Order: sequence, then C-alpha cells, then structure tokens
Amino acid sequence: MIVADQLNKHFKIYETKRGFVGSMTSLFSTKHHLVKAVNDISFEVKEGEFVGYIGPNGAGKSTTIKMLSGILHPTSGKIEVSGLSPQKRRKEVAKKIGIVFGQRTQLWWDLPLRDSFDILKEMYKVPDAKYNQFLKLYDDMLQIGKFMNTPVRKLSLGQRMRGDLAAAMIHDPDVLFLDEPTIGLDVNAKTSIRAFLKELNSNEKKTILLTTHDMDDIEQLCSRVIVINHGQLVLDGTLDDLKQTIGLPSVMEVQYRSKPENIEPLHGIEKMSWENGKLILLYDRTILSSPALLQSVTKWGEPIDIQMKEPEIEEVIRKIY
Ligand SMILES: Nc1ncnc2c1ncn2[C@@H]1O[C@H](COP(=O)(O)OP(=O)(O)OP(=O)(O)O)[C@@H](O)[C@H]1O
Repeated sequence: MIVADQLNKHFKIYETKRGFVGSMTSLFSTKHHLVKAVNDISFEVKEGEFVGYIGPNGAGKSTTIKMLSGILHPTSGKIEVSGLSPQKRRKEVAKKIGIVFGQRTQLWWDLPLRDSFDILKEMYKVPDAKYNQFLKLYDDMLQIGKFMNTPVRKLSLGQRMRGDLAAAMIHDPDVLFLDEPTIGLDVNAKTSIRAFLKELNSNEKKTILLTTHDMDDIEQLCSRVIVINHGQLVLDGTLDDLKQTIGLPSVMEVQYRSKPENIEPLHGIEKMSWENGKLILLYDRTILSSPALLQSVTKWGEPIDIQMKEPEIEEVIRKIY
C-alpha cells in the first residue's frame, strides 16, 4: 500500500551572516551545509496496517510524511502509495490519501466548519448522497454536528482536531497520514480521537501511518512501529520487538511474609533492591527465564504477592534516543 525505497531528503542550508550587511552578502553566498533529514529509509506498509512512525524531535518524521503525501519531492529514492508515485501522479494520489497535521489546521480559519467541509466536497467532487452519508457517519463517530456552524478559529483544540480528522476523510481515502493528531489535547479528547482512529482502522480498514510523541497512542493503536533517528531507520517491528531489541530488563516485585535471610545471586539478575517492603528484581529474560526466577523466589522465602512488569514504553524510547 505504501512503499518507501531508499528514500532520501537532503536540505541545503545556506550560511547567513548577522546584521544588515551580513544578510545582504549572504544572499550571494554559496556556503552551505547539508541536512540529511531523511537518510536512505526503506519500508513497506501493507493494506490495513496501523503503523507508528516515531523518533525524537528533528528525526525526519514530518519530512517523510510530506514526501509520502507528495508535498515534498525526495532528493532520491522511490515512493509508491496505492501503486502510484505521489510525485508523478500527485492528483490521483491526493484522492487516495487523507492527511492531518496536528500542529496546523487545514480548515478555513474564519469560516464555519460546515463551509470548510462544503469546499472540500467540491474540491474532491464528492456526490451529494455520499457527502450526506459522510456527515451523518462522522457526526456519529466524532460528534462534530454540535459545532458545525462555529467558525474554526472559535473551536477548542479538541473540536478543531475532530474537525480536521473528519475533513481528511471527506473523500473516503484508503490511506491516512497523521502527524501528531493528539498533540496538546487533554485526556478526554485523546481518548475519543484514539477510539475514532481505532474504528477507522478496524472497521473501515483504513491504512494508517501515525507520528506521535505520545507513547499511549502507540501502545493503544499501533501493531507495528518504525523508529527513526537522525533521518535513519533504527527499528521496524512490533512493540515487543522494540522492548527486546533495547534489552531493558524485566521486573519482578515480590512481597514476602517475612524478609528472607538467604537470597542467592543468580546469573541474569541485573539489580536487586528493597522498596516499600518489596524485593525488586531487574532481570534479563534472555538469560534467566521468568519461571526459573519464580522458582528461586519461592525458595528464598514465603511470597504473599508477586508481580511481573515489562519495561515502560517511555523508558524504551528514552533508551533508543
Ligand atoms: N524546509 C526545510 N529546510 C531545511 N531544513 C529542514 C526543512 N524541513 C525540515 N528540516 C530539517 O530536517 C530535519 C528533520 O525535520 P522534521 O521536521 O522532518 O523532523 P521531525 O521528526 O518531524 O521532528 P518533530 O518531532 O520535532 O516534528 C530537522 O533537522 C529539520 O531542521
């Protein structure tokens, strides 16, 4: 559905000097350095996948999305969306994709939301019957009916984002590119947007590529994650793959009836500590399996509570960056 093959985007940054004279001479300067915003990235996203495209600030996420959607031309490499090149067949590709940039609205700021939808309907030549069906469906899914007649500039961020998401769906695209659709939203707004995206993916079978800094978005929505850093692909796999690759230890917390006297050190245990009367064990599952550790833990004393935890996704991501 989406193919990026050895994709590169390099920006030439011309050096500017300070002051008026400096900026005038800079106009004729050829001194520049190259920013490799996207550096030899390849991946494929299959129909119906929900992929998280993550990385730290400046990693190259937005640049990739802009190239995939035909807004930017790659320096080199090949892109296909639904079998078409967004660069060569931009208009056809535009009909197949929906885009949302969380940082900036694509709606007409001073017009009521309804008018933005009407303009998009005409742009995409959506038939009346289909459009009315769309309005009904998206009012059910996103409750946009309540503020359809409000100018976009007067909408709350959560309402505006719901409007933007609905607008991206007017022409019923197969693929959605979402760049930070939950940025700045409160918990309730995030929850309703996540529920909407989940429904789009599972019921409407939309293929979704999502960039976000919110790891809850990733955990709740994405079956696969692609991690990029400094323009390069660092990892492509499931969240579990990500956790394993990073090699953060698993955690076992044990509460004993009384503190054991003899705790034998085991190969694979990275750290042992006591917190609030609980024994906290950090261990490497590739060396010491959870059942083997459980066996030892019950030999050391009489546990009254045992909890096992996987590393928090935030920690995993922090470690990658
Ligand atoms: N038009 C441009 N001209 C020059 N450099 C650019 C341009 N657009 C992006 N860059 C640079 O390319 C790199 C990648 O930027 P990009 O916006 O793709 O990162 P990002 O991963 O989306 O970051 P963030 O999470 O902060 O949105 C950055 O170093 C940025 O400064």
